[in-house]
Amino acid sequence: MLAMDYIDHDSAVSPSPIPVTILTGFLGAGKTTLLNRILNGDHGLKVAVLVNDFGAINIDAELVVGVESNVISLANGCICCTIRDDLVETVMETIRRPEQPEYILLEASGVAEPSGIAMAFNNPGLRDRIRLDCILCVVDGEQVFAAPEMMELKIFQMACADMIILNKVDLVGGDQIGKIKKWLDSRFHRYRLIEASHCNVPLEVLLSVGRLDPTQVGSSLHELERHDCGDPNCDHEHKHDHSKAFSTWSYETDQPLSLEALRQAASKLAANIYRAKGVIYSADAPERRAVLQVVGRRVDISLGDAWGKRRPRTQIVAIGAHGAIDKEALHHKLEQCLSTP
Ligand SMILES: Nc1nc2c(ncn2[C@@H]2O[C@H](COP(=O)(O)OP(=O)(O)OP(=O)(O)O)[C@@H](O)[C@H]2O)c(=O)[nH]1
Repeated sequence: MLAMDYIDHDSAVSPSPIPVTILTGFLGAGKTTLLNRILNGDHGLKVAVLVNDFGAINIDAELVVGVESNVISLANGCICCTIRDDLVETVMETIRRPEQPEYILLEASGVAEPSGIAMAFNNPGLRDRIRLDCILCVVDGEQVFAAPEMMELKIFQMACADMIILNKVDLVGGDQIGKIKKWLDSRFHRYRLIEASHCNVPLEVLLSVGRLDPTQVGSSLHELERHDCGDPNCDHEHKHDHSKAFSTWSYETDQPLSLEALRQAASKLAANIYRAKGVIYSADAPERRAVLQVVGRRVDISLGDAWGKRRPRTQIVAIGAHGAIDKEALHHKLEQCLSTP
């Protein structure tokens, strides 16, 4: 599913290729946080935003704030593999619009490989119309070494990046930051890194960072691809179908939930559920949207804006290792969070 939002700024049709920035990074690293920071920043650009979520419900589209929403839905899937053609088509539609954007921001799902996305932009119909400006990879300073079975994907995301944003430094000490930098030094010959909390990075640093050639992304991965990633089904060009590597599960209800019961349930999720997030209709504050965020073992529930004209409704997605989500057990767990009058 892709979502598109526009910031209302003066429109000016530009004949030059439109710069595209790709936000990548593993599940829960802080991509939507960064997206919101850019969107609400003072840059005066007319920005089109494409959001790809991996689950059946696009929670990220719900969590993009402060801009008028104009949502375009695409098939549920991962833009670097299963719905790459849909991505190309959506970008084409976007740049053909009379209100042409001056900048395109693409938030990839946390399981996507940016090289696959960059290759999509090498499409003959797009090559002259857009310019891949930079790939920003958000890394969760607290969770980077968690889920070691996902390390290959995390490394690929970092390897493609023009800049790494080492995020959530507020949650870790200097020792962990030093350990991460040492680990990066041992893997990458050259990389640009900026430390941040809540992706608080100056806009001038984020926009127009570089000027990437999509064809170069593949070659920058050449060294990495020579290493065996350990996946027996891997063709070593990393053209996985991510729907075969990850499972998603979603839950929806119109009945209000108890936030405390939800917090308890979320804190006991199985270790192979890497990420869960959702908007919650709660009995505690029925007039406002609550937002559930689970990254690894960290659970956060916060109250958001009023439902307004939207129908109060809980929508939750979870993403985990392929075949490892016990869907019935999860459903049962959440049903137990329903508030009883
Ligand atoms: N403490 C702390 N929390 C953060 C920071 N950055 C983001 N978060 C929180 O981490 C959670 C996940 O952030 P998101 O921005 O949704 O992460 P994401 O990468 O978009 O997640 P997916 O799209 O699901 O892959 C949210 O609860 C954020 O508020 C940070 O620097 N410090």
